[in-house]
Amino acid sequence: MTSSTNTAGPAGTASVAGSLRGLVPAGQHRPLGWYLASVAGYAVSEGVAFGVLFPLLTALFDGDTTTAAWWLLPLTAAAVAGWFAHYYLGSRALRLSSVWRRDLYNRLGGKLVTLPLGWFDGTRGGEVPQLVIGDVARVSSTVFLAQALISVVATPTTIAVFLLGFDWRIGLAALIAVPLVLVALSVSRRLTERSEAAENAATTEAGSRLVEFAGAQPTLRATGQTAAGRAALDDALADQHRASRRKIVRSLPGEYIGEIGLQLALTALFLVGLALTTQDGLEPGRMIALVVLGISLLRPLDALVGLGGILQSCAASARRIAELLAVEPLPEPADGKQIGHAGIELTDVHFSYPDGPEVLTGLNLTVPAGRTTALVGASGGGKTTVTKLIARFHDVGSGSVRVGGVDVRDVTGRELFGHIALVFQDVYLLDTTIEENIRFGNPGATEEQVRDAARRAQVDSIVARLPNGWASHVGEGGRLLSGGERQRVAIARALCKDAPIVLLDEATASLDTENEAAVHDAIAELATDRTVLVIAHRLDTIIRADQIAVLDGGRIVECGTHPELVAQDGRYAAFWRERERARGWRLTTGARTGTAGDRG
Ligand SMILES: Nc1ncnc2c1ncn2[C@@H]1O[C@H](COP(=O)(O)OP(=O)(O)OP(=O)(O)O)[C@@H](O)[C@H]1O
Repeated sequence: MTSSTNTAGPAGTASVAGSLRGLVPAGQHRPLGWYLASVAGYAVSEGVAFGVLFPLLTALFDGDTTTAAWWLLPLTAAAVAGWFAHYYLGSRALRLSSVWRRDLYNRLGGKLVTLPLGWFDGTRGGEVPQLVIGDVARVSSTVFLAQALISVVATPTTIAVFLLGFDWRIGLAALIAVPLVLVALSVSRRLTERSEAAENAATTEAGSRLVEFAGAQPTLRATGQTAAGRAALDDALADQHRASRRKIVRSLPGEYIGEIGLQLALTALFLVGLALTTQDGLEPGRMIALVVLGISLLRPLDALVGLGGILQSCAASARRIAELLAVEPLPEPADGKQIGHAGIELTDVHFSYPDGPEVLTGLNLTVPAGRTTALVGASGGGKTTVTKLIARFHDVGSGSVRVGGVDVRDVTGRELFGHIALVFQDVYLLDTTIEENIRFGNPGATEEQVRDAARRAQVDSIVARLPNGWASHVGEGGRLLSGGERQRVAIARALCKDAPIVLLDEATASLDTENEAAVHDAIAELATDRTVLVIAHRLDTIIRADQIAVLDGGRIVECGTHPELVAQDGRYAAFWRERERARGWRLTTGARTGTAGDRG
């Protein structure tokens, strides 16, 4: 949490209010304004009730019980009205906050479907859960926070007006104490927060180490390194223990400074009252009643400082949400062109990720319609980037990507995705049945079509082993299936969609023999009569491709069939010899273990 002193200034408060105001749902400004005005009215009335306390207490000290009883009437009425107002404002706040939360969910949901798909790459996609869970909750809860803030400002202000009216000298003393108490409380909070922040960081670190230690168990046990693996966890736990002790020791002065500041101010107030009583003839009863009012004025300041810090973190959440809502979608033509055929052409494509080096440096590639093109090259060379540019996750820096003879910037997303099926390695399956996951490729598909796609992608054998067959759920992201099985479901989804172009990133994870053969057959099925651009990792897939394109240094440096490229004796031939050597080794191993494979 940011230091509360940041929020103390009017400029800080204005920027916080600005960040939040921009996110108020359309049509809710007026109800919110009314609500805030009602809260302010309620807070002022509470201050007035405190003001009424003065004549009541004075009458009591004077022994005038009849007058005191009369003053008790408005006070009781105010208390009863206060209960109703409290209930009313609480239910208004609940309603406003839930409308706000729903609106933010809708806006974020609407935004997520228009964001360039490239936005979800890398770390920014990981921000979504925090935005949706934490930030939306914080922003919508500012309705309650505003109620608390207005109360701790408006009630003491009203009391101050009464206090000045009753006795300007004590009123002035209380007002002079306000900034001093605020400074003491801010210093106190800053000191406490610093040690709290250090302890939080140490606790988070210890938590991550523990999670890491749990996740690394298979590796640690397989290598007999359990004790060594614990060292980092033990260090983190020791750090956390030290940080906790330090927090206790260091936060004490902070806590005392605030409390002492407040106590000093109250004592000073009392002394001023005492001096006025002894030297200026102020009646003791009046003096005590005035000091009680002074205490009611100064006490809420502690809450004010605390709320400032919370408000700051709400503003940070509001800024994160506003930033996401401000991300521009990739421009789409109002009247998009139609994709003519299933061929793909990339011409002189230059591309770099934001703030990164150039990944593609003038790439030219033609993927003929109805054929399979295998894209090979070193890891990190840009193969996935090529497929993502074809599917327009990002726009090229310069050059062009044409699908079916049309620049992808000149077609609508609907038209483009109507022609393309994606089968990436990090297949994400929805936590529903396999059948529904396949149907996702083509919501209008009949049961017959879904089952046919499943059979062709060898998914029926997965279904056969699941306890509930077709009705089995696959878990969040498909975690109840293996990597190979997930890819088979994704291939079935692509078959069900029946798009003429398939962009496929072959699984690199180790597959068992059955999965390996099944994925292979599924890919072969997918390639029938379709344009397939496959980021190929298996030698089988590479050799069988109609064309192999070798990506190196951000360009296609060789392109041809397997025999042509081997004959060229260039990069591909070297790559091939290397793979053959590896395959020879693996075959030997496989012969021993009975798990021969040809994966690269
Ligand atoms: N979203 C991103 N933001 C920034 N840099 C990225 C992003 N995605 C990829 N890169 C970088 O772009 C380069 C090309 O990555 P790409 O994934 O296209 O390579 P690749 O050939 O498919 O690699 P691999 O075979 O290992 O999957 C790499 O240096 C990578 O770190």
